[in-house]
Amino acid sequence: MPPSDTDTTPRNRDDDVIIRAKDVTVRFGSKTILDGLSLDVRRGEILGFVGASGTGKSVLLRTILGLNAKQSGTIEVFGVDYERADEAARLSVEQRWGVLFQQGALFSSLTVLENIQVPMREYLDISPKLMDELARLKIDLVGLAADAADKYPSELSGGMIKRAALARALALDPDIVFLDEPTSGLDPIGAADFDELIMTLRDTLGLTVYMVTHDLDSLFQACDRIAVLGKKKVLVEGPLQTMLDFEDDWVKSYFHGKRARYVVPKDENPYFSGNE
Ligand SMILES: Nc1ncnc2c1ncn2[C@@H]1O[C@H](COP(=O)(O)OP(=O)(O)OP(=O)(O)O)[C@@H](O)[C@H]1O
Repeated sequence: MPPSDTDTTPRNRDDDVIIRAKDVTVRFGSKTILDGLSLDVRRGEILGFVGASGTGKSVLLRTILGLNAKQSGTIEVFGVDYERADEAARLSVEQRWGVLFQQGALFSSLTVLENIQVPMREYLDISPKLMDELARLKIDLVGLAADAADKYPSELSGGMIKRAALARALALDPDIVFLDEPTSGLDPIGAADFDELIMTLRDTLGLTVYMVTHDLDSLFQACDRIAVLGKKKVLVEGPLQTMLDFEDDWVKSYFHGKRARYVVPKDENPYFSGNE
């Protein structure tokens, strides 16, 4: 679909594409999870990736990160086919992405500062003093108070843990971060604050964000584009309006359903009775 005048996301030129998945098929035994899936992620966008539970969102994320094998298809990240790349090319790709997994975000025996330094120790050859300074900058970047540096995860609230985990994902100044349900477990205000933070990072750092989410507020407020996983492939991708217009039972019930009633414009939501 050609970009419309109201589409403010980057144009789909090849050099704007950070991740290109083509015809990806992933099977576990006889069970096919992804079947010929294709998806582009563009530089500087927040892409929301949705789909019913158990459809393969995490499998795709893990496949992009090289943690799951695929049976066919290609995935290029920064133009590199990670699966086929040599060690040096892989290392350079790994330094350009950051990941915030849904579970096990932080090491409980390390302070926030030490957690953020884990990827630095693995990939950078810099002095402890510089590492401390860089980690404190990340703490500030994600909106945590300076004294969070010496706290352990058990001393932090859920929202602070997400921010600390994001700080760790940003440790190497990546071009893209992968977030697996970043607002799950947060109260609505904490979730909205986190969305704000992501948008600020996109705007100030030019960060690209790939966000697996079930959070309708995030999809409506923070995402530049949305991709829906269904029938083992990307069923539809595009800005919010494309989702609202798309003819498919699951997509319709998701984006126009009762839970969407507060975020979909009233005249586009059948659940508004007119008295609300
Ligand atoms: N390593 C694996 N071996 C076998 N089956 C797997 C493996 N990883 C995932 N699966 C299966 O793949 C399917 C998709 O799982 P996945 O975790 O990607 O779903 P999801 O869309 O992320 O779900 P949710 O929204 O609930 O997190 C599930 O049926 C799951 O059991």
